[in-house]
Amino acid sequence: MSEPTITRAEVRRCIDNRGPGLRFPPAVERAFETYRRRHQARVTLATIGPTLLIYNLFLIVDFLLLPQTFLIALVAHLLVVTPAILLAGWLVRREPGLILRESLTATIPLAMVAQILFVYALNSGPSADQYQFLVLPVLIYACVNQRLDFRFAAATTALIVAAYLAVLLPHANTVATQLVGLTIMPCVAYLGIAASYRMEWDTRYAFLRRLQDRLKREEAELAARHDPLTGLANRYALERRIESLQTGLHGSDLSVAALMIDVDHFKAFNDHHGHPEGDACLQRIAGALYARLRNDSDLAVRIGGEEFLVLLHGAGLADAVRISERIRRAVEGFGIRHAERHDHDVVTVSIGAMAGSLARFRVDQLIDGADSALYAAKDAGRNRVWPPFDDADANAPGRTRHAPA
Ligand SMILES: Nc1nc2c(ncn2[C@@H]2O[C@H](COP(=O)(O)OP(=O)(O)OP(=O)(O)O)[C@@H](O)[C@H]2O)c(=O)[nH]1
Repeated sequence: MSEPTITRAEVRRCIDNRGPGLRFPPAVERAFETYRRRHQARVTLATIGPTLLIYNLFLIVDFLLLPQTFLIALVAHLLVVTPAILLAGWLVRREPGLILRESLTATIPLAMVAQILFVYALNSGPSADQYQFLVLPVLIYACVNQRLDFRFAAATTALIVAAYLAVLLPHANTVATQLVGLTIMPCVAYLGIAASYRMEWDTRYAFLRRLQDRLKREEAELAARHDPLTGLANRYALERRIESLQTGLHGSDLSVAALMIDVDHFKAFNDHHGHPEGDACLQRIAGALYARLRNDSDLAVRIGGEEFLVLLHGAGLADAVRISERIRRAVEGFGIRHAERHDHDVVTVSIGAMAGSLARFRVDQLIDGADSALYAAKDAGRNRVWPPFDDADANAPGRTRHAPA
């Protein structure tokens, strides 16, 4: 399942408005659940060994207090409850959804309590009345160690208390035992639930803080890699991409195309129409470039000023020229008026293309080639792609071509 998209402002609001309530707004709650699903599986895995060890050490209590039912307790421990705990742990490890996961996790203390009350019900006398107190550590384990969702911790506690009282009250040997049970159990239940609530609140708060830090880091990274005016990648991102292509795919058959794009007579446009109009024009051109990217491997970069670069994976020269031509036509088709031009009355771009396999070229060579081709396009009269489509097509089988000097 993909992680839900959350903004930093949403998280900030959750932190600022944090009251005693536990639940977040739906999108943040889903993100929390995604985090908790993994976390809970880890907690269960980490605690299942010690849990089984401590629980089975309870057999010493059986042996000392209720030797007459020790064999029954042994069978219940080793053949019923232990396998049930292992099964629940194995299922939780598979990271099921909230309800199944929490129910399975809650099964562990519930199975233990069922075993303790079952053995208690088989016995009578003062030793049995001491034995039933084993339910108390199990209750604390359910509320504290298991890190159950608070609602499930509360429900599990209610079930344990109800089962405990249902067995204790008719079965206890003395009124004193009944009264002690009636007093201690609700107190321990309250302490357990309060601890569970506090821990869940803290866990959720820590989650919000971590999420906020992560979103901050991601935003900073995004800002470091993107040009703020057009939203395209910047030079820094380009250098990272060149590095990764050079190290990851160097020598491979992958053909990479570089398109160098420059706005024609942009100084005159700026001078006449003003900088804000110039900015808006650059944004529209950036949009046209972005629209031509086919997947995450392709990259559109604002190199600086009114110059852009597009890197296309798996494209030969014929593809590069075809795509360049589409970009050129799209920009011309915007019909952005350019009052200072004599040759054209709208904004146009010139594009130089170069393509080649990484077995023959380094990426910076392809970019240099596209740059040289751009100069050729400018020299040939602007508002054109270099090499011209026919030339590129003639070279298509080899899918590479050296740019003009
Ligand atoms: N509005 C705006 N203008 C910019 C930005 N960055 C650079 N420019 C302008 O882009 C213009 C580039 O002009 P030149 O490099 O002379 O090129 P040109 O006028 O397009 O001429 P040719 O490329 O030869 O067609 C300059 O006027 C810069 O001020 C920007 O972020 N916004």
